Amino acid sequence: MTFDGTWKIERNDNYDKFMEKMGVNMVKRKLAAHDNLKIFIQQTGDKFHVKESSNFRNLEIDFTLGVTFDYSLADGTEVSGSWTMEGDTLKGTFLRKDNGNQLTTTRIIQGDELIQSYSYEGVDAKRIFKKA
Ligand SMILES: CCCCCCCCCCCCCC(=O)O
Repeated sequence: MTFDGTWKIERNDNYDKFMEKMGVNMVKRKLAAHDNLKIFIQQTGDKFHVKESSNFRNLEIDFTLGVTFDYSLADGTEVSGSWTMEGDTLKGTFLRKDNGNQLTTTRIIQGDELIQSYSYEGVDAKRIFKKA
């Protein structure tokens, strides 16, 4: 389906400021800016299988649209939330387990790019991927 395939990080927009707002320290932010993130996405109906690989870790996760699941960010921050599909946009709403703050994220396809947007406490960022 639309999001299916392997997506390799191409560039970031305001990601450092976003991570800073998330409380990620400078050393980790510098490493995360060049994490070589690759995301493999396979959608079957309302179910998604996602494989994530980066300089930090490799993991696989399954989720169903509208169903809450737990997820650990690469810096160890634990969140809980779900993805929904609105039109052609995947919308994620997650709550941090440590402070209850909300992190929202979207995925859209624009041309040959997958654009993942993030928003946390008023700071927005984007990570832009191209097909690997
Ligand atoms: C400090 C780093 C912030 C990165 C924010 C990532 C937000 C991801 C939200 C949940 C992703 C669930 C799994 C997935 O679909 O890939």
